Amino acid sequence: MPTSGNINGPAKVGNHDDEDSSKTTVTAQTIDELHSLQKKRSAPSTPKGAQPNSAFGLSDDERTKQRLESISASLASLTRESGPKVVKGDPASRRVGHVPHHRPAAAPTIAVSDSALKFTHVLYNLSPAELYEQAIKYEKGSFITSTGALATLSGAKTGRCPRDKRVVKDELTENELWWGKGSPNIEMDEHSFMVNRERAVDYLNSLDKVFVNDQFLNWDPENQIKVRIVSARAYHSLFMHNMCIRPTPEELENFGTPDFTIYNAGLFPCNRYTHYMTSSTSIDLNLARKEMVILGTQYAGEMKKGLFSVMHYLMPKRQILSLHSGCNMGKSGDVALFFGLSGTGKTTLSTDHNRYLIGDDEHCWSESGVSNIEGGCYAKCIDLSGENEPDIWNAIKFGTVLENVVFDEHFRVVDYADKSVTENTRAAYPIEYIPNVKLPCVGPHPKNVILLACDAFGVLPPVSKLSLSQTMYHFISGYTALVAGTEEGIKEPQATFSACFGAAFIMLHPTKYAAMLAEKMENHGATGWLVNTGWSGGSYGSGSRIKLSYTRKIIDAIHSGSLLNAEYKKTQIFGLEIPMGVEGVPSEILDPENTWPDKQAFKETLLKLAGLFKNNFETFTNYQIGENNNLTEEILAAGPIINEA
Ligand SMILES: Nc1ncnc2c1ncn2[C@@H]1O[C@H](COP(=O)(O)OP(=O)(O)O)[C@@H](O)[C@H]1O
Ligand SMILES: C=C(OP(=O)(O)O)C(=O)O
Ligand SMILES: [Ca+2]
Ligand SMILES: [Mn+2]
Repeated sequence: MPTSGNINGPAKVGNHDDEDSSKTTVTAQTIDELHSLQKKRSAPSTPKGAQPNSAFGLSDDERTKQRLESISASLASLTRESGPKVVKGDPASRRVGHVPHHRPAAAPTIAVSDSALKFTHVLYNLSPAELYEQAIKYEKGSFITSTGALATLSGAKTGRCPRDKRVVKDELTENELWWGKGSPNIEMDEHSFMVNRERAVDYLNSLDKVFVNDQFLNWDPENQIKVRIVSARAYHSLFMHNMCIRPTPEELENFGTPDFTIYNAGLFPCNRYTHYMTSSTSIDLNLARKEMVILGTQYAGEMKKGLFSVMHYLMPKRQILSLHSGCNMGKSGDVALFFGLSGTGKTTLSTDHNRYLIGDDEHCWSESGVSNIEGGCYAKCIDLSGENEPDIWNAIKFGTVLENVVFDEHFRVVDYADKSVTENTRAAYPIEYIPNVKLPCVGPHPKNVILLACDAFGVLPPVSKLSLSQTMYHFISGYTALVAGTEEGIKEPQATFSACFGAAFIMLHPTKYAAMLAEKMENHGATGWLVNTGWSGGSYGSGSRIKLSYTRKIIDAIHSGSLLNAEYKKTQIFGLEIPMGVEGVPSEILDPENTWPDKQAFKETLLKLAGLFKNNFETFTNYQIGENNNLTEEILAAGPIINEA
């Protein structure tokens, strides 16, 4: 420990026992005074030049005033008085940033409700330490774990609620977005949105304090989006602090008006009498207003995935492909994308000690390459171990939000095997907690596109090399076995098809994204791979999950290029090219048929899965993918072929 640490400020504590006693006693006269010495004022956030005011000619006071006005406008009721009176700082602290409660210069002329008379305190872009204190003081179920993470509970909802997502259908979105069968966009009208918005805003304004985060999305500076998150819990604020890109103090000073705002009133339910509401939970997206409202769920993942939906709308408009994928880069600059539904391994496999992490979940692919949308990772932590996943394990430290985990009550050691609260336990940490992160989180065009499927049937090979049309077929199919927990109500793995490996988040028709992916892969010569991170030796229940160490070896061989030049054979029905050998992986598991004791059962299960693929793809047979029909026909032919014989 350095001895220079001097928490008492000017009241120096001596280093030597024989020192004069006047130097070892504090100069403070009272306990309050002593405590007031503990906290130094933060240094000015932006180094100022000779000019006391910035280039824009705003003083600090003016800037603070503008920011409060902007937040007040964000929180304004649209049916009554204008914005609430917002004040900076914690209502519990008399010292920090508490402006005097002066009377308004003129009495408001429009109808004033009691809510207009109270102040809403705004806790603006607090630091992780400040958010820890808020959470521990005021939010039941918040604790510091033995490694310094903030453990917290998300309440009754421990996963996303896709059935409760609503999107405003107006003249514009009616034609632009994907609606109807298979689409995640369940409609609501503008009026019902406003009813929910008002409910959320009123709830937030009824509180003594709200948290406001102003942050960025997308590491590509030309396509960055400014987001504001208004929430009621320190947990939500810290989660978004970790998950979005954190502005520098300088960027924060010049933040201005956000491009998109989330009102997270998740502690408060929606009103079931409101049109379009089918439960007490509602996650509502209004693209015209650039707003999202959350009622009746505190699961923090709704915020990050809600913003992802917004990016799935905004980016394709700029000819940029938004991707539900992890992404990393080798030492030689080779980039790989990892597509897959929840629980298939995007986070686990993109976090690779031998490669640079670009991001674990949400990316953009533009003319200039790939960029991460987020500033953090959101890892599943069920059965997490330091041996299997050292980088994620070590990222669970001070600043990290640990959702719904169980820990020892005295030592606060987390038991990652405990599913008492949920199977979907999670850790949200800033991306720089991973040691070999690529900062800024951007990279060149991908070389490998890896489609991850966690096949609970156990019939897909651990790895196959795909043609472009096969890649597109499997991308549009988006097959996996949904692993328990990330969505409400799923208790055991179950076959799922989710277009573009993220149907819950896409906003346009899947063929739009597919056509863009095909074009980009072709232009940049990327190779497609299908990797089964699921079962082997039988279906879920009789077989077992493919060892993570084997999957890692397979991924290593893809990255190194050695698998591209391996010897291959073609499987029946799915027509997949499977390698004869992969270094470090027992060859007999590469053909799943070998691992099944009952060959007849294997064949039947394979046919069953092929049938499910065919059924699912029927919806897409009427759509053209891309400019010419050749691609569409090739893709249709790239699926499983079931012979009647
Ligand atoms: N062979 C495997 N490949 C990848 N992940 C595996 C494998 N076996 C078990 N797992 C576990 O499956 C989970 C994958 O989850 P995660 O990487 O968070 O998925 P995603 O980011 O796609 O939602 C992790 O808990 C990981 O430890
Ligand atoms: C947060 C999520 O992401 P994933 O499970 O893909 O990591 C989710 O799907 O809710
Ligand atoms: Ca993940
Ligand atoms: Mn994800």
